[in-house]
Amino acid sequence: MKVDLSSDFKEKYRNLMGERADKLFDAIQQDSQEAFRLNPLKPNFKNVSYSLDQPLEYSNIGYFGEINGNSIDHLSGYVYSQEPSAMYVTEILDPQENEKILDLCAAPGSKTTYIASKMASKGLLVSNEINTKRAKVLSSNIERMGISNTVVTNNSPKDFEKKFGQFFDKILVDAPCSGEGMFRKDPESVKYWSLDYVEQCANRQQHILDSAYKLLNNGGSLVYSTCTFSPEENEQNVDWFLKKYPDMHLVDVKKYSGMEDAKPEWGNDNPELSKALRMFPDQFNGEGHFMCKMVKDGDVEEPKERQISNNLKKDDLKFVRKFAKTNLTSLNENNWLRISDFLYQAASLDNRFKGLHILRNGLKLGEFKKNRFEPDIAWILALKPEILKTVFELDDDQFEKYLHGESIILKERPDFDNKWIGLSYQGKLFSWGRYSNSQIKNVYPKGLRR
Ligand SMILES: C[S@@+](CC[C@H](N)C(=O)[O-])C[C@H]1O[C@@H](n2cnc3c(N)ncnc32)[C@H](O)[C@@H]1O
Repeated sequence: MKVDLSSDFKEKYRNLMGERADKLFDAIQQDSQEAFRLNPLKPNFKNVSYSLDQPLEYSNIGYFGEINGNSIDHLSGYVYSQEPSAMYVTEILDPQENEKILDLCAAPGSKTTYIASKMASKGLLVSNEINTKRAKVLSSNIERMGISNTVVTNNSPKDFEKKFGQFFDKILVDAPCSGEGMFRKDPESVKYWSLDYVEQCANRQQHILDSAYKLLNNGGSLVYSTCTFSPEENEQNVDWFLKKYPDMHLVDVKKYSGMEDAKPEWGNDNPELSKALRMFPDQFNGEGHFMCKMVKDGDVEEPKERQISNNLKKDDLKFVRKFAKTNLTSLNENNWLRISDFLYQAASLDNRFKGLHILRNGLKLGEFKKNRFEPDIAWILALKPEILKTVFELDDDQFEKYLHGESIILKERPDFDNKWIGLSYQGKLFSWGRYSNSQIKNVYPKGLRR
């Protein structure tokens, strides 16, 4: 589909870039570049049906190629579709195990799920999204990828300021922007573009950056990124931020083939801006992006955790242990938290979260029903197969049927009567099944059925 660039857009970039602007406009008319990531949180994570022959230069889990959303690799969280430029944002954030990381604008979750996979389920990741509908998509992507150390919130960045203060070691602001770098991936988005819209976006980004500054611990780092070309939202905002907060400094980020220094001449001639990075699709094999990393002066002060109660009821432990005795080989009882009728293995029991709108706190283990406990899909997607007493491998026909919501009738009666069993296809766990009387009853959530 042809991208219908406006005359204002063309004039603006001809003034800024001279002859190169036409190369950029040509690149915007080409197909967008597809890529995907593997998920090291899964067992045998390289065992996927997609070709790994075209690795990205700057990510050891990123590859060129297109993902089918109905494939088992996608449904079981073994792969995540993400265009190549966006992957580098997480690489420069450089998440480490046991850090406290905040992703302030996280939906639909492509960078957050990458961050979580680098943290290897250790430490705390807070993935926030202001838009409720998008926050739900974020939460389901986190579930699919088997992530257990994330609190998903649906708040404005400002809501965090008083509760947390300087708390986080690393913050990502992947800001809402005018989206010029994504025009060819989403040609409809051109309709929203105007010179005024760019100004509005730049203004909103400054508010988000103000919050991020207040939430960043001394010695911490902040990555700011957009998927747009406009100087107002990129170099000029970073220059504004560095002047407002003199204890913040840009650091150099490594530039791989096709990546370019950002442009000081687009940001009040601040020479530091060349440390930031730009990707233009006429030079780089991916969509348009801007990104930079800034660090805060000062010595790290470790914030003290103030714990909330786990809200467990008298018989909760008994019901879950009973479930575990028949169906699991072991049970991790750490950090349990009851919210309403649901049991979570909490990513955080810190009372700073009180009053925030939390969609998910860590791993949703299941639900307390009358005198029993039923496990949740989130748990199976995060479980290692050896924790299950029974894993049943479906054949092609059974897999299709199960995805449609049908139960599976077995010809032979196996010896795993009356149990919650793990269902796998092509060796990948993707759902619970409830076995009884030679049938595997369908418990695949209705919203996931195909
Ligand atoms: C570029 S997208 C984030 C993409 C995401 N980081 C990813 O990799 O999947 C920006 C997000 O910011 C959210 N947003 C919009 N206005 C916002 C605001 N005032 N404060 C914080 N986030 C906002 C949007 O809803 C959107 O989901």
